[in-house]
Amino acid sequence: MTTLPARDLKLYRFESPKSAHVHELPLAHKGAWKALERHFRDQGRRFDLHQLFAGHGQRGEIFTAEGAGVYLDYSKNLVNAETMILLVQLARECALPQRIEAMFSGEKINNTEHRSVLHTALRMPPNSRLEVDGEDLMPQVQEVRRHMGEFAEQVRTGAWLGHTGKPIRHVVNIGIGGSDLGPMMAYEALRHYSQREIHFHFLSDVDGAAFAETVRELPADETLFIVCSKTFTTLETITNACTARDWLIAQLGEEGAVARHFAAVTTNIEQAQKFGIDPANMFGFWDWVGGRYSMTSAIGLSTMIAIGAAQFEEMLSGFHAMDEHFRKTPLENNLPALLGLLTVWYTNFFGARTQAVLPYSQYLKRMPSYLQQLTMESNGKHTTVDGDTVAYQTSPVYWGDNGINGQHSFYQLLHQGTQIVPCDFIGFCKPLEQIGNQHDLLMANLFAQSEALAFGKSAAEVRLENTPEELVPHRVFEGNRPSNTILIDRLTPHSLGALVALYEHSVFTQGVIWNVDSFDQWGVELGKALAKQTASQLADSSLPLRHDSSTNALIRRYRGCRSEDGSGGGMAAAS
Ligand SMILES: O=P(O)(O)OC[C@H]1O[C@H](O)[C@H](O)[C@@H](O)[C@@H]1O
Repeated sequence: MTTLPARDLKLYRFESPKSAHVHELPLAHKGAWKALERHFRDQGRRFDLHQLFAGHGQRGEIFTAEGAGVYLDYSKNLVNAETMILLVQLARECALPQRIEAMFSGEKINNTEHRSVLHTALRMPPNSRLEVDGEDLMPQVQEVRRHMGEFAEQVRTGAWLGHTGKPIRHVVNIGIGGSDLGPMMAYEALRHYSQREIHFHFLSDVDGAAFAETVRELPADETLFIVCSKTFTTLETITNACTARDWLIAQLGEEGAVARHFAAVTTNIEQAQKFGIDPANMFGFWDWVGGRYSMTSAIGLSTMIAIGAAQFEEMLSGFHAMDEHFRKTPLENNLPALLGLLTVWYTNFFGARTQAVLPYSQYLKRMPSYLQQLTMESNGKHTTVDGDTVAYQTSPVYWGDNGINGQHSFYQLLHQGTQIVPCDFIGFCKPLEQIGNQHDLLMANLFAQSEALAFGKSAAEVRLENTPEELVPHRVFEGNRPSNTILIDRLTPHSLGALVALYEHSVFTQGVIWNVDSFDQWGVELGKALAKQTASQLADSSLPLRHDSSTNALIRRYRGCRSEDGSGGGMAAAS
């Protein structure tokens, strides 16, 4: 990163934080924040990528960072050297380095749940130690990993036999949220490396159609269900698991079949045992692993069955490489910190409300859904860790899709719409499938899109193409639309791990700046509680309705429809 002359830095007064736990001052009162406000007002809001590039011949090489096999080009952002210095200074004033250390060393930084946040421990190499409260956590981590490896190997080699003596050909992961999105994304991403004789299915929705469609063609005696639930109380997962158990028993004619066809991954061993899962097929994890940060825990069992223990270890080593980069690299060159700070810059100064993630890889098609939970469940908060209402925007809406498909649908808005949408382009230099020049075509599109967004096409250029005058305004591209490009050698288990950890720590960086607890999710509770109450009212139409007039009318209408088709349980009369 380029440096700002020391004399310019004297214009700003910065405070050093005394504590790693709390913001000493509200965000808006911090020196770097105020400096950023001035900087935005005086320069930032008028930044022009044409001029920024013209003013610095090497910008495309200098505004870059590299680590853990990931190359980040952030030169096509609306920033100059001063912006980056101020953002990094803001991170220091918000105690980011201390907060990073607090997380890695197991301090209870998830303060609303009084928990440590140690998903990084799950990726530590064998033989490492991590003492928290006087206990080395690594032996238990290693033991679960060993058990997973043993089980996965048996299933992969066909040594694990189902109730009728047949090997497993279908694995159904039953889980939702973090117990679904991580394993599903990883399976899709690493399909190239997967055991093709086994087919993987992901069942999350409580809609009966999801279950019916999943099992429609499954041979029960060759199917393994992995029930993934951190709490083992999640309504959707437990409902689907019960339905799957009933289906299996009906298909195979014996309750004893459950032991050979069900495994569980949970922190709630007691509940899983009550459900009837054989303790030998249970894989534990710990309350210091958040659901959306759990794909490297036993929640990754389906991933391990798909790619094998050795490649799973490679994925962990990719995560670990990015963890180490985040922990040890100065913020100026620290990929997750830079990515997170750029999001803060657009969210809080340019007023961006969304952030697009655009992978140019068929294998990464589930990455945007995965990142939606990771980012928005972590930082979609309106209360600071101290319980105050925030006075600034927090997480933008993350969204996205396979980039090349997006070009033929929503990119119109990215190029000519009326709002700023910072984009992350993700691409790989080497293809996994070498078919003609298709990979070059794919990547040419990625490079072309970020260039077009940044530099656009002026009216003069449009006219040079003999465009009829009335069409000129329609064919102008304003440009000046910011993006990052994340370029990686090849999609491998290792690079996938590094990429996911990059986003995990970018989210952490944002949470530290916004001073929110990125590891709780109280915002999902109210809907769950209301649904429970409403479910009883749908099951028993004699129960009185005490909702608002809209909800009451909707429920009455629903009860009416259900009693008409005779399918409603207890739908005798609408109350
Ligand atoms: O793994 P489970 O305990 O079943 O939780 C599954 C998911 O549901 C919850 O409602 C949370 O919003 C998610 O963070 C969690 O990943």
